[in-house]
Amino acid sequence: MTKAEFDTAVDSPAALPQPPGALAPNLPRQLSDAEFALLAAAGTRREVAPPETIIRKGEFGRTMFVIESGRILLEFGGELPDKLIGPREYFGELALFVGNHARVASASATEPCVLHVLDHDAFERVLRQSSALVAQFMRRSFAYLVASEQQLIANLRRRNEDLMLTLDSLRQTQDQLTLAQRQIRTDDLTGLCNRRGLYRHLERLNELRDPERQFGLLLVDLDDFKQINDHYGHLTGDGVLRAVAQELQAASAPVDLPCRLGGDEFALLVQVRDRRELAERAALISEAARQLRFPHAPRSLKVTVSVGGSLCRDESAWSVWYSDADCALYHVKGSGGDGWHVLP
Ligand SMILES: Nc1nc2c(ncn2[C@@H]2O[C@H](COP(=O)(O)OP(=O)(O)OP(=O)(O)O)[C@@H](O)[C@H]2O)c(=O)[nH]1
Repeated sequence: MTKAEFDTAVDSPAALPQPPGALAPNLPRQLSDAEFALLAAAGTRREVAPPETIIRKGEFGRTMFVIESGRILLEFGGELPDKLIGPREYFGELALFVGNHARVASASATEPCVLHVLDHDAFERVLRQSSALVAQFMRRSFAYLVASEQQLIANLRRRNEDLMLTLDSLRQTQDQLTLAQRQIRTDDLTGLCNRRGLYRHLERLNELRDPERQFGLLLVDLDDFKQINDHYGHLTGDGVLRAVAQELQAASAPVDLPCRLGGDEFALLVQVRDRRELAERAALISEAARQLRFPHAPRSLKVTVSVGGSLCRDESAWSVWYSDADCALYHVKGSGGDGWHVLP
Protein backbone atom coordinates (compact mmCIF):
# COMPACT_ATOMS: atom_id res chain seq x y z
CA MET A 1 0.00 0.00 0.00
CA THR A 2 1.38 3.40 -0.96
CA LYS A 3 1.37 6.26 1.53
CA ALA A 4 -1.29 8.02 -0.55
CA GLU A 5 -3.51 4.93 -0.47
CA PHE A 6 -3.01 4.62 3.27
CA ASP A 7 -3.80 8.30 3.90
CA THR A 8 -6.93 8.05 1.80
CA ALA A 9 -8.07 4.94 3.63
CA VAL A 10 -7.48 6.57 7.00
CA ASP A 11 -8.74 10.08 6.29
CA SER A 12 -11.62 9.59 3.92
CA PRO A 13 -14.88 10.11 5.80
CA ALA A 14 -16.63 7.91 3.26
CA ALA A 15 -14.41 5.03 4.28
CA LEU A 16 -15.30 5.46 7.95
CA PRO A 17 -18.15 3.43 9.39
CA GLN A 18 -20.53 6.16 10.57
CA PRO A 19 -21.22 5.58 14.24
CA PRO A 20 -24.72 6.67 15.34
CA GLY A 21 -23.66 9.09 18.08
CA ALA A 22 -19.99 9.40 17.10
CA LEU A 23 -19.16 8.47 20.70
CA ALA A 24 -16.87 5.67 21.76
CA PRO A 25 -19.43 3.17 23.13
CA ASN A 26 -21.19 3.07 19.75
CA LEU A 27 -18.13 2.25 17.73
CA PRO A 28 -17.57 -1.44 16.98
CA ARG A 29 -14.51 -2.68 18.79
CA GLN A 30 -14.92 -6.24 17.60
CA LEU A 31 -12.77 -7.39 14.74
CA SER A 32 -14.40 -8.64 11.57
CA ASP A 33 -13.84 -12.30 10.63
CA ALA A 34 -11.20 -11.31 8.11
CA GLU A 35 -9.39 -8.91 10.52
CA PHE A 36 -9.40 -11.47 13.30
CA ALA A 37 -8.09 -14.25 11.05
CA LEU A 38 -5.32 -11.99 9.75
CA LEU A 39 -4.18 -10.60 13.13
CA ALA A 40 -4.52 -13.88 15.06
CA ALA A 41 -2.47 -15.74 12.46
CA ALA A 42 0.26 -13.09 12.58
CA GLY A 43 0.50 -13.04 16.39
CA THR A 44 1.99 -15.41 18.91
CA ARG A 45 -0.60 -17.52 20.71
CA ARG A 46 -0.55 -17.10 24.49
CA GLU A 47 -2.70 -18.74 27.14
CA VAL A 48 -3.40 -16.71 30.24
CA ALA A 49 -4.96 -17.84 33.53
CA PRO A 50 -6.76 -15.49 35.95
CA PRO A 51 -5.80 -13.31 37.73
CA GLU A 52 -2.66 -12.81 35.64
CA THR A 53 -1.87 -9.20 34.75
CA ILE A 54 -0.90 -8.95 31.10
CA ILE A 55 0.08 -5.28 30.97
CA ARG A 56 0.32 -2.62 33.66
CA LYS A 57 -0.75 0.99 33.34
CA GLY A 58 2.22 3.32 32.83
CA GLU A 59 4.71 0.70 31.69
CA PHE A 60 6.06 1.00 28.16
CA GLY A 61 5.21 -1.59 25.54
CA ARG A 62 5.23 -2.30 21.83
CA THR A 63 2.74 -5.15 21.63
CA MET A 64 -0.96 -5.42 20.94
CA PHE A 65 -3.25 -8.24 22.07
CA VAL A 66 -6.16 -9.87 20.22
CA ILE A 67 -8.55 -11.96 22.34
CA GLU A 68 -9.57 -15.31 20.94
CA SER A 69 -11.43 -16.50 24.04
CA GLY A 70 -11.97 -15.45 27.67
CA ARG A 71 -12.45 -12.05 29.22
CA ILE A 72 -9.97 -9.30 30.01
CA LEU A 73 -10.51 -6.53 32.52
CA LEU A 74 -9.11 -3.12 31.52
CA GLU A 75 -8.52 -0.78 34.47
CA PHE A 76 -7.89 2.84 33.45
CA GLY A 77 -7.68 4.22 36.98
CA GLY A 78 -8.62 7.73 38.09
CA GLU A 79 -12.33 8.19 37.73
CA LEU A 80 -12.59 6.31 34.45
CA PRO A 81 -14.72 3.18 34.62
CA ASP A 82 -13.15 -0.26 34.19
CA LYS A 83 -14.02 -2.16 31.06
CA LEU A 84 -14.51 -5.89 30.43
CA ILE A 85 -13.70 -7.03 26.90
CA GLY A 86 -13.97 -10.46 25.29
CA PRO A 87 -13.49 -12.58 22.13
CA ARG A 88 -12.62 -10.74 18.90
CA GLU A 89 -11.78 -7.59 20.82
CA TYR A 90 -8.26 -6.21 21.24
CA PHE A 91 -6.19 -3.97 23.50
CA GLY A 92 -2.78 -2.28 23.63
CA GLU A 93 -3.01 -1.22 19.96
CA LEU A 94 -1.61 2.28 20.64
CA ALA A 95 1.76 0.70 21.40
CA LEU A 96 1.82 -0.56 17.82
CA PHE A 97 0.51 2.60 16.20
CA VAL A 98 2.76 5.10 17.97
CA GLY A 99 5.74 2.92 18.89
CA ASN A 100 7.03 2.66 22.44
CA HIS A 101 4.01 3.86 24.36
CA ALA A 102 3.07 4.07 28.05
CA ARG A 103 0.06 1.84 28.64
CA VAL A 104 -3.09 3.77 29.53
CA ALA A 105 -4.68 0.85 31.36
CA SER A 106 -3.77 -2.32 33.18
CA ALA A 107 -5.14 -5.52 31.67
CA SER A 108 -5.73 -8.74 33.58
CA ALA A 109 -7.49 -12.00 32.88
CA THR A 110 -10.77 -12.62 34.71
CA GLU A 111 -11.06 -16.14 33.28
CA PRO A 112 -8.80 -18.46 31.24
CA CYS A 113 -8.01 -16.65 28.00
CA VAL A 114 -6.37 -17.32 24.69
CA LEU A 115 -4.65 -14.23 23.28
CA HIS A 116 -2.65 -13.49 20.15
CA VAL A 117 0.25 -11.14 20.77
CA LEU A 118 1.42 -8.94 17.90
CA ASP A 119 4.73 -7.14 18.11
CA HIS A 120 5.95 -4.43 15.78
CA ASP A 121 7.49 -6.85 13.25
CA ALA A 122 4.37 -8.99 13.06
CA PHE A 123 2.27 -5.90 12.51
CA GLU A 124 4.60 -4.66 9.75
CA ARG A 125 4.17 -8.03 8.06
CA VAL A 126 0.36 -7.94 8.10
CA LEU A 127 0.44 -4.33 6.98
CA ARG A 128 2.43 -5.36 3.91
CA GLN A 129 0.36 -8.51 3.38
CA SER A 130 -3.14 -7.00 3.66
CA SER A 131 -2.70 -3.28 3.74
CA ALA A 132 -6.32 -2.43 2.88
CA LEU A 133 -7.69 -4.59 5.67
CA VAL A 134 -5.15 -3.26 8.19
CA ALA A 135 -5.85 0.31 7.11
CA GLN A 136 -9.54 -0.32 7.73
CA PHE A 137 -8.72 -1.75 11.16
CA MET A 138 -6.43 1.18 12.02
CA ARG A 139 -8.97 3.71 10.81
CA ARG A 140 -11.63 2.22 13.04
CA SER A 141 -9.23 2.11 15.97
CA PHE A 142 -8.25 5.74 15.48
CA ALA A 143 -11.89 6.76 15.19
CA TYR A 144 -12.57 4.91 18.43
CA LEU A 145 -9.64 6.56 20.20
CA VAL A 146 -10.60 10.02 18.97
CA ALA A 147 -14.22 9.46 20.03
CA SER A 148 -13.04 8.27 23.45
CA GLU A 149 -10.95 11.42 23.81
CA GLN A 150 -13.89 13.57 22.77
CA GLN A 151 -16.11 11.88 25.31
CA LEU A 152 -13.45 12.38 27.97
CA ILE A 153 -13.15 16.07 27.08
CA ALA A 154 -16.97 16.42 27.11
CA ASN A 155 -17.11 14.77 30.54
CA LEU A 156 -14.34 17.01 31.85
CA ARG A 157 -16.06 20.08 30.46
CA ARG A 158 -19.34 19.04 32.11
CA ARG A 159 -17.56 18.42 35.40
CA ASN A 160 -15.82 21.77 35.07
CA GLU A 161 -19.19 23.47 34.53
CA ASP A 162 -20.63 21.63 37.55
CA LEU A 163 -17.65 22.77 39.59
CA MET A 164 -18.10 26.38 38.46
CA LEU A 165 -21.79 26.21 39.43
CA THR A 166 -20.92 24.76 42.84
CA LEU A 167 -18.28 27.44 43.32
CA ASP A 168 -20.77 30.10 42.32
CA SER A 169 -23.39 28.92 44.77
CA LEU A 170 -20.71 28.64 47.49
CA ARG A 171 -19.73 32.23 46.80
CA GLN A 172 -23.39 33.31 47.00
CA THR A 173 -23.83 31.44 50.30
CA GLN A 174 -20.67 33.10 51.60
CA ASP A 175 -21.98 36.53 50.56
CA GLN A 176 -25.35 35.83 52.19
CA LEU A 177 -23.59 34.68 55.35
CA THR A 178 -21.44 37.80 55.45
CA LEU A 179 -24.53 39.94 54.91
CA ALA A 180 -26.46 38.09 57.64
CA GLN A 181 -23.52 38.46 60.02
CA ARG A 182 -23.32 42.17 59.29
CA GLN A 183 -27.09 42.53 59.77
CA ILE A 184 -27.15 40.89 63.19
CA ARG A 185 -24.42 43.28 64.34
CA THR A 186 -26.09 46.37 62.92
CA ASP A 187 -28.81 48.55 64.39
CA ASP A 188 -31.66 48.71 61.86
CA LEU A 189 -32.71 52.26 62.57
CA THR A 190 -29.36 54.06 62.56
CA GLY A 191 -27.06 51.68 60.69
CA LEU A 192 -24.58 51.90 63.55
CA CYS A 193 -23.16 48.85 65.25
CA ASN A 194 -25.49 47.41 67.88
CA ARG A 195 -24.57 45.97 71.29
CA ARG A 196 -23.77 42.56 69.71
CA GLY A 197 -21.43 44.25 67.24
CA LEU A 198 -19.77 46.16 70.08
CA TYR A 199 -19.08 42.93 71.99
CA ARG A 200 -17.63 41.35 68.85
CA HIS A 201 -15.45 44.46 68.45
CA LEU A 202 -14.28 44.19 72.07
CA GLU A 203 -13.07 40.62 71.39
CA ARG A 204 -10.76 41.96 68.67
CA LEU A 205 -9.47 45.06 70.49
CA ASN A 206 -5.86 43.90 70.60
CA GLU A 207 -5.73 43.50 66.80
CA LEU A 208 -7.26 46.95 66.30
CA ARG A 209 -5.18 48.82 68.85
CA ASP A 210 -3.00 51.75 67.76
CA PRO A 211 0.14 51.44 69.93
CA GLU A 212 0.44 55.25 70.10
CA ARG A 213 -3.00 55.69 71.62
CA GLN A 214 -5.25 54.45 74.41
CA PHE A 215 -8.89 53.55 74.45
CA GLY A 216 -11.51 55.98 75.70
CA LEU A 217 -15.24 55.45 76.06
CA LEU A 218 -17.92 58.10 75.60
CA LEU A 219 -21.55 57.37 76.49
CA VAL A 220 -24.08 59.62 74.77
CA ASP A 221 -27.68 59.83 75.97
CA LEU A 222 -30.39 62.08 74.54
CA ASP A 223 -31.99 64.50 76.97
CA ASP A 224 -35.74 64.22 77.53
CA PHE A 225 -36.11 62.02 74.51
CA LYS A 226 -39.36 60.62 75.84
CA GLN A 227 -40.80 64.14 75.59
CA ILE A 228 -39.60 64.47 72.00
CA ASN A 229 -41.49 61.27 71.17
CA ASP A 230 -44.53 62.44 73.07
CA HIS A 231 -44.62 65.95 71.51
CA TYR A 232 -43.48 65.33 67.98
CA GLY A 233 -44.34 61.68 67.43
CA HIS A 234 -42.31 58.50 67.14
CA LEU A 235 -41.33 59.07 63.51
CA THR A 236 -39.73 62.40 64.39
CA GLY A 237 -38.11 60.63 67.36
CA ASP A 238 -36.65 58.09 64.93
CA GLY A 239 -35.32 60.92 62.78
CA VAL A 240 -33.65 62.46 65.83
CA LEU A 241 -31.98 59.13 66.70
CA ARG A 242 -30.71 58.82 63.12
CA ALA A 243 -29.38 62.39 63.13
CA VAL A 244 -27.51 61.87 66.41
CA ALA A 245 -26.10 58.61 65.02
CA GLN A 246 -24.77 60.53 62.00
CA GLU A 247 -23.07 63.05 64.26
CA LEU A 248 -21.42 60.22 66.19
CA GLN A 249 -20.26 58.70 62.94
CA ALA A 250 -18.87 62.06 61.83
CA ALA A 251 -16.97 62.41 65.11
CA SER A 252 -15.36 58.97 64.69
CA ALA A 253 -11.95 58.16 63.26
CA PRO A 254 -11.69 54.94 61.18
CA VAL A 255 -10.32 53.05 64.21
CA ASP A 256 -13.21 54.18 66.45
CA LEU A 257 -16.49 52.39 66.94
CA PRO A 258 -19.74 54.36 67.26
CA CYS A 259 -22.71 52.23 68.29
CA ARG A 260 -26.26 52.38 69.54
CA LEU A 261 -26.59 50.47 72.79
CA GLY A 262 -30.41 50.68 72.73
CA GLY A 263 -33.21 53.24 73.07
CA ASP A 264 -31.65 56.70 73.15
CA GLU A 265 -28.29 55.51 74.49
CA PHE A 266 -25.19 55.54 72.26
CA ALA A 267 -21.53 54.76 72.86
CA LEU A 268 -18.37 55.78 71.09
CA LEU A 269 -15.25 53.73 71.73
CA VAL A 270 -12.29 55.80 70.56
CA GLN A 271 -8.52 55.65 70.49
CA VAL A 272 -7.02 58.91 71.75
CA ARG A 273 -3.63 60.26 72.86
CA ASP A 274 -4.87 61.56 76.21
CA ARG A 275 -7.80 62.76 78.29
CA ARG A 276 -7.73 66.18 76.63
CA GLU A 277 -8.37 64.63 73.22
CA LEU A 278 -11.21 62.55 74.68
CA ALA A 279 -12.73 65.69 76.23
CA GLU A 280 -12.48 67.50 72.87
CA ARG A 281 -14.37 64.66 71.25
CA ALA A 282 -17.08 64.79 73.94
CA ALA A 283 -17.45 68.57 73.49
CA LEU A 284 -17.64 68.14 69.70
CA ILE A 285 -20.52 65.66 69.97
CA SER A 286 -22.37 67.77 72.51
CA GLU A 287 -22.14 70.85 70.29
CA ALA A 288 -23.04 68.92 67.10
CA ALA A 289 -26.26 67.66 68.74
CA ARG A 290 -27.16 71.19 69.81
CA GLN A 291 -26.73 72.38 66.23
CA LEU A 292 -29.05 69.72 64.76
CA ARG A 293 -31.96 71.15 62.75
CA PHE A 294 -34.94 69.24 61.35
CA PRO A 295 -36.55 71.00 58.37
CA HIS A 296 -39.69 68.81 58.48
CA ALA A 297 -40.31 69.16 62.21
CA PRO A 298 -41.63 72.22 64.11
CA ARG A 299 -38.95 74.84 64.82
CA SER A 300 -39.50 74.29 68.53
CA LEU A 301 -37.79 70.89 68.31
CA LYS A 302 -34.44 71.17 70.06
CA VAL A 303 -32.12 68.25 70.63
CA THR A 304 -29.47 68.07 73.30
CA VAL A 305 -27.39 65.20 74.56
CA SER A 306 -25.43 64.35 77.68
CA VAL A 307 -21.97 62.89 77.15
CA GLY A 308 -20.00 61.07 79.83
CA GLY A 309 -16.51 59.77 79.22
CA SER A 310 -13.53 58.07 80.69
CA LEU A 311 -10.18 56.76 79.53
CA CYS A 312 -10.07 52.96 79.58
CA ARG A 313 -7.37 51.26 81.58
CA ASP A 314 -5.94 48.26 79.74
CA GLU A 315 -6.05 46.08 82.82
CA SER A 316 -9.77 46.73 83.43
CA ALA A 317 -12.71 44.89 81.93
CA TRP A 318 -15.41 46.39 79.70
CA SER A 319 -17.79 46.52 82.68
CA VAL A 320 -15.36 48.88 84.49
CA TRP A 321 -14.95 51.08 81.40
CA TYR A 322 -18.72 51.25 81.05
CA SER A 323 -19.36 51.99 84.70
CA ASP A 324 -16.72 54.80 84.73
CA ALA A 325 -18.21 56.47 81.64
CA ASP A 326 -21.70 55.99 83.04
CA CYS A 327 -20.62 57.69 86.25
CA ALA A 328 -19.50 60.72 84.21
CA LEU A 329 -22.78 60.65 82.27
CA TYR A 330 -24.76 60.56 85.51
CA HIS A 331 -22.85 63.64 86.60
CA VAL A 332 -23.97 65.53 83.45
CA LYS A 333 -27.59 64.36 83.75
CA GLY A 334 -27.54 65.42 87.40
CA SER A 335 -26.49 68.91 86.31
CA GLY A 336 -29.45 69.23 83.94
CA GLY A 337 -28.01 67.51 80.83
CA ASP A 338 -26.88 69.27 77.64
CA GLY A 339 -23.19 69.00 78.38
CA TRP A 340 -20.26 66.67 78.76
CA HIS A 341 -17.99 65.41 81.47
CA VAL A 342 -14.87 63.27 81.22
CA LEU A 343 -13.48 61.70 84.40
CA PRO A 344 -10.11 63.10 85.40
N1 LIG B 1 -38.75 57.02 68.43
C1 LIG B 1 -38.14 56.04 69.11
N2 LIG B 1 -38.18 56.04 70.44
C2 LIG B 1 -37.54 55.08 71.13
C3 LIG B 1 -36.84 54.06 70.46
N3 LIG B 1 -36.29 53.24 71.40
C4 LIG B 1 -36.63 53.74 72.60
N4 LIG B 1 -37.38 54.85 72.45
C5 LIG B 1 -37.98 55.72 73.48
O1 LIG B 1 -36.93 56.44 74.09
C6 LIG B 1 -37.43 56.92 75.31
C7 LIG B 1 -36.34 56.90 76.32
O2 LIG B 1 -36.86 57.47 77.46
P1 LIG B 1 -36.04 57.65 78.79
O3 LIG B 1 -35.16 56.44 78.98
O4 LIG B 1 -36.96 58.02 79.86
O5 LIG B 1 -35.03 58.80 78.47
P2 LIG B 1 -35.27 60.35 78.39
O6 LIG B 1 -36.69 60.69 78.16
O7 LIG B 1 -34.31 60.82 77.36
O8 LIG B 1 -34.85 60.85 79.80
P3 LIG B 1 -33.39 61.28 80.27
O9 LIG B 1 -32.46 60.30 79.73
O10 LIG B 1 -33.45 61.27 81.75
O11 LIG B 1 -33.17 62.67 79.75
C8 LIG B 1 -38.61 56.01 75.66
O12 LIG B 1 -39.79 56.78 75.61
C9 LIG B 1 -38.61 54.95 74.59
O13 LIG B 1 -39.94 54.58 74.22
C10 LIG B 1 -36.82 54.07 69.04
O14 LIG B 1 -36.22 53.23 68.37
N5 LIG B 1 -37.47 55.08 68.42
